[in-house]
Amino acid sequence: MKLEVRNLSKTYRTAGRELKVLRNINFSLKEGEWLTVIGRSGSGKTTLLKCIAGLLSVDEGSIIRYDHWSIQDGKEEELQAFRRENLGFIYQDYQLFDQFRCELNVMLPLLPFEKKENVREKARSLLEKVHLSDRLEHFPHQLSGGEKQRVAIARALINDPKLLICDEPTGNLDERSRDEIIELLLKLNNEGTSIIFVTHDRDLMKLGQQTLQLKESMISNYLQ
Ligand SMILES: Nc1ncnc2c1ncn2[C@@H]1O[C@H](COP(=O)(O)OP(=O)(O)OP(=O)(O)O)[C@@H](O)[C@H]1O
Repeated sequence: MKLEVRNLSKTYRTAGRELKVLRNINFSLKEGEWLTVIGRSGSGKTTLLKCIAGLLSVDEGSIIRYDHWSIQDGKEEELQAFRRENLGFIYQDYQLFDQFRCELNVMLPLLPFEKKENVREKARSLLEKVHLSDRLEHFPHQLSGGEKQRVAIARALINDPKLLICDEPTGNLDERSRDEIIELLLKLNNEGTSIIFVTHDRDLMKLGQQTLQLKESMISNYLQ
């Protein structure tokens, strides 16, 4: 799946203020490529990821196209189906459900849509892939940060995403856990999953075929 982003701009309008966060961002991501996104805190990295996933509206004239489908033209139900079928998300703070065991956390995204036993089987094989077969019954609070992130990766893979969107996935991890996560992501990328990867980590900025640096070009205006 190819992603094309053209003239992507995003302005937040809140409480009588206008904050232009993204200005004319352009890039293309071919199937199986890895794009690393860097930029200072507040430069709009998370905003960019949300726009790409269709979780935020974008300014007029912005184009975000997957193969031949532009997400700005999709209805909400189409967008949800698109995300469910094509995208996976990984966050810095894992975003696991503390009340559920690891296996169930991994199963959750597909549970409403497929047979429970099939989803369980898939969750187990993914937890095996991230080397956590012996943690199926653990709750998130019983895991290390690196282990939590590996559960989160397994969950992000439950729908076989074509694009994995990673928002500082190693930001909370020590060097060893970080390296394990990167190794896992590189393996997925080698197997054909496209990756968009946000990082502050200097050691990781050169990963992938492309690096996009967001500048702090924010213009903040008071609306008339
Ligand atoms: N929903 C919102 N409404 C208004 N302003 C917002 C909203 N979300 C983010 N912002 C502002 O947009 C700017 C960019 O935020 P964003 O979270 O995209 O930055 P970031 O580069 O991901 O930062 P960090 O590296 O700290 O995570 C910030 O100044 C933030 O305050």
